[in-house]
Amino acid sequence: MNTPKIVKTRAELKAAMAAANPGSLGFVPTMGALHSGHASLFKAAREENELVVISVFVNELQFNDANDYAKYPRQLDADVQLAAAAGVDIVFAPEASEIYHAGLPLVKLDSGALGEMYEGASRPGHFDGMLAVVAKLLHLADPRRGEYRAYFGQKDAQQLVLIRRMVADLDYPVELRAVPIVRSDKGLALSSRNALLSEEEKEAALVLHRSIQLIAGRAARNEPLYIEDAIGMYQMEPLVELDYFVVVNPDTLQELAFNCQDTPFTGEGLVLVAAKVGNVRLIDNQPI
Ligand SMILES: Nc1ncnc2c1ncn2[C@@H]1O[C@H](COP(=O)(O)OP(=O)(O)OP(=O)(O)O)[C@@H](O)[C@H]1O
Ligand SMILES: CC(C)(CO)[C@@H](O)C(=O)[O-]
Ligand code: BAL
Repeated sequence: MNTPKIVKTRAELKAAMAAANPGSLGFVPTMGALHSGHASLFKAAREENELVVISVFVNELQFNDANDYAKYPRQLDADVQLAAAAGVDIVFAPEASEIYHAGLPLVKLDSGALGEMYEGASRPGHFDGMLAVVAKLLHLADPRRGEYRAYFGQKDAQQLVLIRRMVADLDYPVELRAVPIVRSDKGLALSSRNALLSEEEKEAALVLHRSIQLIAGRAARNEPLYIEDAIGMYQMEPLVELDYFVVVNPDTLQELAFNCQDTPFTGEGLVLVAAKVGNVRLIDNQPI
């Protein structure tokens, strides 16, 4: 197993990149507390690139809830071990002062109407803060302007759509790769915040996947979706508070008319769900 180089500053990262001088770079930004979902991103990057760089940075700017930020799991030593096993070459683990070296950004990225829907409605400012750090990290990770790919999980579907728009709108010289959701044996989408759930809450959280599966099954059979049946499943789970359950266009995330109608499902869609389990907000989705 290789031992990744851990770099903490921009200068160290730049020097490590210059020393490696790779023909191709795969970059995976994360907030740490790594699990097998992250590992699948690292492995995808490993397969396609000479050098794999990841970042571990809990970006305060994308948290609208101070408690969520304070409680976010942090475990750099374990993260480095997981990164090593997945073949990562460089772990960039900066302090906030290293990222926001000139203070908090005065010039901001605006995630627009898309950033105010779904996750953005429940976490005001989240997507602007997320774009701010992804924009910076994409620059910092690759000072060379060579063959460059960045990897994101399909689990954060709205995030991925916004990053695609930013990369297209601002002409970032990077190819984006989307990696499918990795789940537990029982179907729970892996997430760093799952570590904050009790065993009972983890069982209750399985309703997210179950409810999506109900709708995905109907979609596969071209039946009417009757989304209210999926929403009804949440009433049986006192530990789970549903935020939204919608079927949307996978590219624009606009709600599809199938949501409340008797029409048989045809075409393509994306089921998006978010719910609070205890104090922990979870999201999940599935293309249909
Ligand atoms: N289960 C998963 N399958 C595939 N990709 C994932 C999974 N979990 C996270 N990712 C991806 O890993 C990258 C880093 O995510 P992040 O560090 O926020 O972890 P996370 O598990 O999503 O944590 P949380 O949802 O609690 O913030 C993102 O691109 C995210 O979509
Ligand atoms: C992309 C990201 C690393 C930016 O902080 C974060 O939003 C995440 O982990 O999904
Ligand atoms: N994985 C998305 C990052 C966040 O929840 O802030």
